[in-house]
Amino acid sequence: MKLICICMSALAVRDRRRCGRVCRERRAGSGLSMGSVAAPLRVLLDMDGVLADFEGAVLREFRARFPTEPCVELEERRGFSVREQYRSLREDLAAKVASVYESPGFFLDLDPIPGALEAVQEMLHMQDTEVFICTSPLQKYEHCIVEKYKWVEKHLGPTFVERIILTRDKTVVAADLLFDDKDTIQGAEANPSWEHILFTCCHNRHVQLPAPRRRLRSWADDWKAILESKRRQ
Ligand SMILES: Nc1ncnc2c1ncn2[C@H]1C[C@H](O)[C@@H](COP(=O)(O)O)O1
Ligand SMILES: [Mg+2]
Repeated sequence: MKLICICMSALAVRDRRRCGRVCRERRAGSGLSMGSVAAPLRVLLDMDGVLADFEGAVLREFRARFPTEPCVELEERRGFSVREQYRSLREDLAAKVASVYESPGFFLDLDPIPGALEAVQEMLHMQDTEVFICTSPLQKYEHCIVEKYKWVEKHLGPTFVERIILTRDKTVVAADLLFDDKDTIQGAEANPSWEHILFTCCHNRHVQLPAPRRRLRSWADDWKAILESKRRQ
């Protein structure tokens, strides 16, 4: 019996794409029938570039540590990888900029993105809504992983730590929405269950999104409308 339950819940996660939508249609339409369960809207929030200001800190720390070296202003940032853009300035700058974000204390000291903490708390308390942080650790993970946990505890509280999903592959996580600043998110699952909402960051503001892809320009933008539109789908 226990085995059946485990298999059923695994299937429920795997089939969220089909089942979640059906459940929401029921809720929006004639109401829930006895015994049916409405799937809450599950939202994944990326950390760097969405909740925590990775790019601002890279530039500030790079300047402080290498004051005589050329750097990339935030207005000049293009492409997700800050390391590759510094490499294009000069080969050895790639390692220098990486040394900035691989240093102890870097991730813990990131400033919150304006409005992010307030939006997360508000989202957390919305009815029929599940919020998780879905973030990828650096390959050099020594400081990054523990500091991401500490950052969440410091800024969102100890219970939010339970909501951290740490993965190098976000495509295998089942959800309805993923807010993320990386313009292209790929992995083992070719058709992730979530809709990727591109969160505007200095490196992606020039990216032209093909229809029907959507953006959130900042936390002052209408994130609630995106959640509600997804609920109605
Ligand atoms: N813009 C970036 N350039 C290089 N590395 C980055 C950038 N933004 C985030 N990172 C690092 C920090 C994280 O450990 C991983 C993945 O970040 P995520 O925001 O989960 O995609 O890469
Ligand atoms: Mg990010």
